[in-house]
Order: sequence, then structure tokens, then C-alpha cells
Amino acid sequence: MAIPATYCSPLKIRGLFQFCYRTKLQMTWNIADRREFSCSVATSYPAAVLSGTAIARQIHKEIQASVEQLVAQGNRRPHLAVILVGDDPASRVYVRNKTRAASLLGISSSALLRPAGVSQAELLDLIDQMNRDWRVSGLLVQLPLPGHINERAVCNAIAPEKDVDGFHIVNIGKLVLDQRTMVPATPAAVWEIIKRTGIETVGKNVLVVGRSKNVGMPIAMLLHSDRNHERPGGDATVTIAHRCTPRDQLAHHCRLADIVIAAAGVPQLITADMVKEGAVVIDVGINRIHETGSGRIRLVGDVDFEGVQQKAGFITPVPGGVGPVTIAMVMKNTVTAARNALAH
Ligand SMILES: Nc1nc(=O)c2c([nH]1)NC[C@@H]1CN(c3ccc(C(=O)N[C@@H](CCC(=O)O)C(=O)O)cc3)C=[N+]21
Ligand SMILES: [Mg+2]
Repeated sequence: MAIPATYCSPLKIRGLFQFCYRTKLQMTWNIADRREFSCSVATSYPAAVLSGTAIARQIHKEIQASVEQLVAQGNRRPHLAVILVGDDPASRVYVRNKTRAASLLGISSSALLRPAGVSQAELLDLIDQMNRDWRVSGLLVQLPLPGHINERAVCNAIAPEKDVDGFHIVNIGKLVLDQRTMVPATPAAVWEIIKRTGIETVGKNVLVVGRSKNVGMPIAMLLHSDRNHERPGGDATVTIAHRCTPRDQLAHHCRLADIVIAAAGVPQLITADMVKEGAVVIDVGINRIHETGSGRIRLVGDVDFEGVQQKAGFITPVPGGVGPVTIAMVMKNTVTAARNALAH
């Protein structure tokens, strides 16, 4: 912004300085050419930390109201069945978080535990039972599964209308075609964080780091697609980086991004020098690292939080960022599945 000198009486200049101070605008006076000075928004302030916990709480309230409305209309409570194979500690934490959230929201739930040695046939049989059980509104099988089980076969065995993870091949097909469907919970969480914070996506540069079929790929699908389609998209210009992207190219694409979504599963992958001033940084990574010294296990994302916080406009923490909202979206999908079952 350039302001002609004739408009700049000392009083007006002082007022302008005060205004700029209050609104965090940065002014520079062009000494060589005294006819103008320039004005820009300062971004060298620490980023606003987007609390996933707070956003999840807001979504929980909406889900609770929606469940109570269903029940008041004389319907059964929605029911979520979660199948857990083996005893991976992280998976156990996620399943517990899901059943706990369900009970908090008035959704009934069951955790069906099977040993790591369960056969694929036994697992498919259990899924078939749940598919045919009219009391079950939503069904998910916690991933990853042991090596002897084909995850694709398992995901495709779940009835598409009960598939609250959105991992059935038909539901993925609908997602890719911008049709209404159960959106996978983590991508849905990233979308909700962006939308509920009021961050513009139309025409913006988005970098998705990571191309996993359950996270990176569907996030890119949501953000690049058309806002006027059946399942509205973000209308952004989306770039996908992955393990074959050279380090310097990753930094190059990252510096162009208005929104960076880190979903690679690599601690400290995104550093401050790679991030544009004021960018939105969403950290989807969940890495358990052994702390040097104490030997304790610490949960970190893919972003160097302390460094990037000094440069970004918005940043999500780990823990307390995308994770809690992911859980909330599984609950939302369960209520959607229960409502859809009424319509049929
Ligand atoms: N069929 C299936 N559906 C899933 O939705 C699914 C899955 N398999 N496999 C693993 C990933 C990962 N995921 C998370 C859920 C909650 C947190 C979460 O609650 N995170 C907490 C911390 C929890 C902790 O201490 O580990 C937080 O970020 O604050 C994280 C990750 C769902 N996934
Ligand atoms: Mg990954």
C-alpha cells in the first residue's frame, strides 16, 4: 500500500502508527523516496495454536444433540462396534479413546478383541455377523492388522453403509468421484479444523506431505476438488509430496504453500526454514520417540513445533491437534450411519 505524502500530516502519521501498532501492521518508510511509505501485516508473531481438543469438544456437543434428537424420536441409540486384532499398545489407546468418546456422546459401543493369531476366515466371519446384526449402526476394524491378514479384503468385507472408516472400496470410489459418502475420519478431521477456523482454501496452495491411502490421498482429494460438487471440496491447488520427493524439492514446494499438511510419519520433517510466513500448518503425524536421557516415550508429530510456531500463522499441536478431532469424526460417521439406516 502506498500513500501519497500530501495526505501525511504529522497528526495523521501518528494516528496511523498507533493504528498499525494495535493491529499488528508493519510500516516501513521509504527514506529515499519521501513520497510514500509502505504497510504490511506483521507475521513474525508466534502462530495461533489450533486446539483440536477444543474443536472436538464443539463437534461433540453437536453430535450429542443429534443423538438425543434421534432417541427422543423413539429410535435406538446408535451403536459402534470396533474390532481389534492383537495387542498393539497404540491401537489399544485409539480403541479405548473411541469407546470412551462414544459413551460420552450417548452412543453405545462394543470392542471385539481377537488374538493376533486369528485367521482371516474367522475375522471375515465376525465382520459378516456384525454386518447382519441390525443393532450395529457402525463397524470398524482397527488397522494395522497382522501380516497374515489381507487388509483390503477385510475393509471390503464391511457393509458399505456401516463402514464408518470410509475404507470400503465403494466408499473410496465415491470419495474420489466427489459423491456423498462416509469420509475417512483423519481427512475429515483436517477438513473440519480448516473450515471451523475460517481458513480460506479456494485458490490457495496446499502441500500434502504423505500419500497414504487412508490419510494423505483422501486429504488431497478433499482439498483439490470442486466446492459445488455433491461432496464439496476445497478448490485449492494441491501438491502431493512423498518419500521420492527430494529434500530440496520438498522445501521448495513447502515455501510456496499457504497450507501445509504433514502426514508422512517422519519426526521433525517440516522445519521453520521451509515454511512461508503466516502459513497454516496442520500436523497429522503421530510418532512415538524415545527421549534421549530420560528414556521416556514422547508423542511428536512431523513438524518441528517450536521452530515452525515462530513462523506460521496457525499450527496444530501433537498431541491435542488432529487426533481428538479424528475420534470426533468417527462418532459423527456412526450417527450418520444410524440415520441412514432409518431412511431405508
Ligand atoms: N480402522 C482404523 N481407523 C482409524 O481411524 C485409525 C486406524 N484404523 N489406525 C490408526 C489410525 C490413527 N488414528 C488415531 C486416532 C486417535 C488419535 C488420538 O486420539 N490421538 C491423541 C493422542 C493419543 C495417544 O496418546 O496416542 C492426540 O493426538 O492428542 C490418534 C490417531 C486412528 N486411526
Ligand atoms: Mg504414513
